[in-house]
Amino acid sequence: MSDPDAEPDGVEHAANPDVPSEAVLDELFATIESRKAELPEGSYTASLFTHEKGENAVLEKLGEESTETILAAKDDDLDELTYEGADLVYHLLVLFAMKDLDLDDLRDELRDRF
Ligand SMILES: N=c1c2ncn([C@@H]3O[C@H](COP(=O)(O)OP(=O)(O)OP(=O)(O)O)[C@@H](O)[C@H]3O)c2ncn1[C@@H]1O[C@H](COP(=O)(O)O)[C@@H](O)[C@H]1O
Repeated sequence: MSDPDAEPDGVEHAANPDVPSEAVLDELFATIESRKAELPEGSYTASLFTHEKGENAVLEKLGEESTETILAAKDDDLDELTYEGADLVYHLLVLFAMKDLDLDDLRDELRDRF
């Protein structure tokens, strides 16, 4: 999604060919931050920020997606591994936004390990 302020449809999200691959994570994180600020109706991301379980909602999803990622790897199902890995990264970024961390924190930590 190129416009973080675009109305969520809550169901489908068309792929946006205007976003270069190297900008995908930044674009996704900007969308997550926008959902956190605006809390629009119909947004799955917004629902994680307002969930009655609090942060446990996204923590539970991270647990589920981690398990699904591991099972896909054990099955050598590369399409499923890619799909579940994307779910895992998305929920990790929601957790980062929830904790007021951002992609630069992640990049800095990874770069410090070079
Ligand atoms: N990248 C994602 C993304 N990845 C996963 N999900 C949601 O995370 C949930 C995962 O739950 P489940 O694992 O139960 O669902 P599932 O993957 O269908 O089922 P499984 O086979 O994995 O069990 C689903 O509701 C997915 O829609 C995401 N929801 C949103 N985004 C991004 O966030 C943007 C804003 O979305 P909204 O907040 O909904 O407007 C979207 O345009 C996307 O770019």
